[in-house]
Amino acid sequence: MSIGSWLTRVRDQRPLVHNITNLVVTNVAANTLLALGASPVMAYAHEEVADMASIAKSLALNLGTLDPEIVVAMRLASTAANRTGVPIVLDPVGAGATPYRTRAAQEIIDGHQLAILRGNASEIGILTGAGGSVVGVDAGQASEHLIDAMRAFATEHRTVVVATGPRDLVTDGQAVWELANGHPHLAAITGSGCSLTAVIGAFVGTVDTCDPHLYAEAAIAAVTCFNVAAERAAAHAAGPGSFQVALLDALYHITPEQIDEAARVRTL
Ligand SMILES: Nc1ncnc2c1ncn2[C@@H]1O[C@H](COP(=O)(O)OP(=O)(O)OP(=O)(O)O)[C@@H](O)[C@H]1O
Ligand SMILES: Cc1ncsc1CCO
Ligand SMILES: [Mg+2]
Repeated sequence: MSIGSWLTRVRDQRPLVHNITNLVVTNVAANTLLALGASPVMAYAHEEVADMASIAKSLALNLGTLDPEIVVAMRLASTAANRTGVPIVLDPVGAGATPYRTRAAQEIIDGHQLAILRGNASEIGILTGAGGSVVGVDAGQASEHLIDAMRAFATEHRTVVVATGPRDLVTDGQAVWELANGHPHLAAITGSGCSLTAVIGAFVGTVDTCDPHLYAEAAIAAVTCFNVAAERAAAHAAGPGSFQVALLDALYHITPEQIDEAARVRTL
């Protein structure tokens, strides 16, 4: 299946993505999913997260503004998602910056079956044991051992690992792909990674068998779709402000053919 045709699947199926995300990006993540053609819901109450995760097509977890209530909400939602076969995408925002965040990410990873772990290269370096540095929630220098560590982690946890940055890496434990689309403006606005995680949730929400290879394909398609849309948005944005708005418009208008034409994906 071509990368672009994954977008057609998303638009046809309009998957419901249950997001437990952070206070900074809630609105932009929801609008990003709508622009793409998916259906967002944000739900946090302990009383309903299990029910919501069970009726969703995917569960997207984001540790950006973590607190103890959210940690419990994520545990309840993840348990329900695993029980009902709903794929989970985890964005370990700021893992490595404080012990609390790192511990919270590790608890989710150890206690549940993830479909996809997506973070910037530093966060992924920390969680896969490759090392790296995290200051606040922004990426520092990526470790040179990152690829090996990602592959080993993906194999051990039967999951797909995505590390983003100027170049993106994706592995299912066997193959490793390098994705080279995107634009520096994405690093100049807050929440591009968080919105991308929600977008990955939409793509993975169209997969109804628990298959790491299909999850990897969905992740590659999601990152490429998002990053090609960003390239198109940047072409007529005056700066980060208008870029953010233009990105929503580009996600709304982009076609599968435009994605396939611009995609820069290679196997390492
Ligand atoms: N310099 C860059 N050039 C091109 N694309 C980039 C660049 N930096 C980041 N991206 C893209 O931006 C998106 C977000 O990646 P990034 O690694 O910045 O996530 P993040 O650090 O989790 O973001 P945030 O925490 O601000 O939400 C990805 O799609 C990535 O490919
Ligand atoms: C700035 C910021 N702080 C916590 S989450 C977040 C959004 C980007 O991850
Ligand atoms: Mg992030």
